[in-house]
Amino acid sequence: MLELKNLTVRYGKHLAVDDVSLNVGQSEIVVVLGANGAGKSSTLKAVAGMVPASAGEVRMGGATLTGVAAHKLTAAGLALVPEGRGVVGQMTVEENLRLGATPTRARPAEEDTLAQVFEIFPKLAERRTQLVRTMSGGEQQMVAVGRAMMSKPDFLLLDEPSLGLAPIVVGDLFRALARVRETGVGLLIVEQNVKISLRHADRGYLLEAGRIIGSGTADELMTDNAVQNSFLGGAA
Ligand SMILES: Nc1ncnc2c1ncn2[C@@H]1O[C@H](COP(=O)(O)OP(=O)(O)OP(=O)(O)O)[C@@H](O)[C@H]1O
Repeated sequence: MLELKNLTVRYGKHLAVDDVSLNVGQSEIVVVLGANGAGKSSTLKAVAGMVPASAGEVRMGGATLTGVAAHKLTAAGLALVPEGRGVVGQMTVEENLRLGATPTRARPAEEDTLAQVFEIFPKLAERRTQLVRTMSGGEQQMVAVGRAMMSKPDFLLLDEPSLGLAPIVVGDLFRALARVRETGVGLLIVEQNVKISLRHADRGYLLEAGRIIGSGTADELMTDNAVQNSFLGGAA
């Protein structure tokens, strides 16, 4: 279980994440929905050790992660797919994927994990020798997810994976994320794309001005008034 307990992030006087508590189980896709500036990225960055939490706690498998450096978190089993993907354009698909296998826990299994990534993303297997900068946005996002998988995470954090992608590509990506879930990984995804993420998530939370204002199963949220009003223009 990945747990955020009363997590708070401040930038100077600005309260970006306000007392957020949520959890993600193994083999579960949990989505945090929120508009621009709601605090989604700040929440993920605090979990990933990229911004300090000013209060609260992050726990994984019962151990406290708060205050642990970002690279140590990867070694502990937490991987982040950042907004903008962070792939290396002048390297091939396979080289990018292998970059993810740096934690000690990942190295002995590198070949098996690579085979698993190619099974989840068959397109990447076809294009293993292609330079990543020549690929589409959706394909690059798949490389970024695959690279995070190479670290053999227990939990995967994804910052707006659908951003800038065509709807059909977003569908492919979320179907692949559902296959990642089948491997036992828990996924925490922050998204503005409500419809597609709720279609594939198990549960979700609504974030507004840094606070959780609602939560439920994906089915419950799909028909929730706050979701309808805030994100879907009131059309049920
Ligand atoms: N480094 C920073 N310094 C100061 N304020 C920041 C910083 N990063 C974010 N903020 C502010 O904190 C709030 C939450 O930002 P955050 O990026 O977490 O939101 P978000 O929901 O991810 O939005 P977006 O979809 O635009 O990335 C916003 O008001 C933003 O302007």
